[in-house]
Amino acid sequence: MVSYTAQPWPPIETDPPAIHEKAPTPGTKLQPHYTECFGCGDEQPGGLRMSTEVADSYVIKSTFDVTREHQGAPGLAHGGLLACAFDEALGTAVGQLLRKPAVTGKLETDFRQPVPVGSTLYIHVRVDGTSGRKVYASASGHLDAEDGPIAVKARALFVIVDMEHFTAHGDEDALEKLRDSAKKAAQPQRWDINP
Ligand SMILES: CCCCCCCC/C=C\CCCCCCCC(=O)SCCNC(=O)CCNC(=O)[C@H](O)C(C)(C)COP(=O)(O)OP(=O)(O)OC[C@H]1O[C@@H](n2cnc3c(N)ncnc32)[C@H](O)[C@@H]1OP(=O)(O)O
Repeated sequence: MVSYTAQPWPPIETDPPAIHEKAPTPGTKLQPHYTECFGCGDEQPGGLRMSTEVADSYVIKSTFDVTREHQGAPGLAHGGLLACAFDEALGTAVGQLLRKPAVTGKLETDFRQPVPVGSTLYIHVRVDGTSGRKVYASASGHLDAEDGPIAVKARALFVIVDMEHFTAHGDEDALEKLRDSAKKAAQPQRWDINP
């Protein structure tokens, strides 16, 4: 039988996350980490265009406005797109607070309430702990208000990678575009790449 409380979280013993000394401070509104990102980019037609800021105690707060383009059932958000929004918010929290490139290894979602078109999901993310290259983070999505009912919960494992992950598997032109925009950005992207 499937249970809401299948496992303790994090599932293994972890160290407290080491917030990087150059991590954006509480109150900072974050720029897209890459303009063509499907989750946060402002040059990605049809992207989710999520916006994110750092809150107190280094909780990351992202918002996702649900539109007709995001439907699964008539008038309701598609679960896969909601998972995408959580992947983005969780990954942003890990990348921005630890200042290390990381990729999603595992993402788990609990859909508790339907999310209607026209609503806004307020996603609060906490980085829970680390163990070597493994980073555990969790999130809750509140419907239509910061303290609205929780419609979706998610937990994820991210794995810290070196830059070769992107250079070996990614697109060199796109990486060059990312480097260019990072140079011009108001929030320069500095990554620690030796985990
Ligand atoms: C100029 C460039 C700048 C870039 C900067 C980026 C930072 C951006 C900052 C902020 C914004 C971010 C916003 C984005 C959000 C969206 C993120 C995504 O959607 S990422 C795309 C989807 N994910 C993938 O494509 C991963 C594909 N998988 C892999 O590449 C590999 O499997 C990888 C890296 C995850 C692990 O491979 P291995 O060979 O490096 O390492 P192994 O030894 O296999 O795993 C390490 C540890 O993790 C555990 N592990 C790995 N995957 C696991 C899993 N699925 N479940 C449980 N454990 C797992 C393993 O058991 C191992 O644990 P033990 O150290 O032995 O204790």
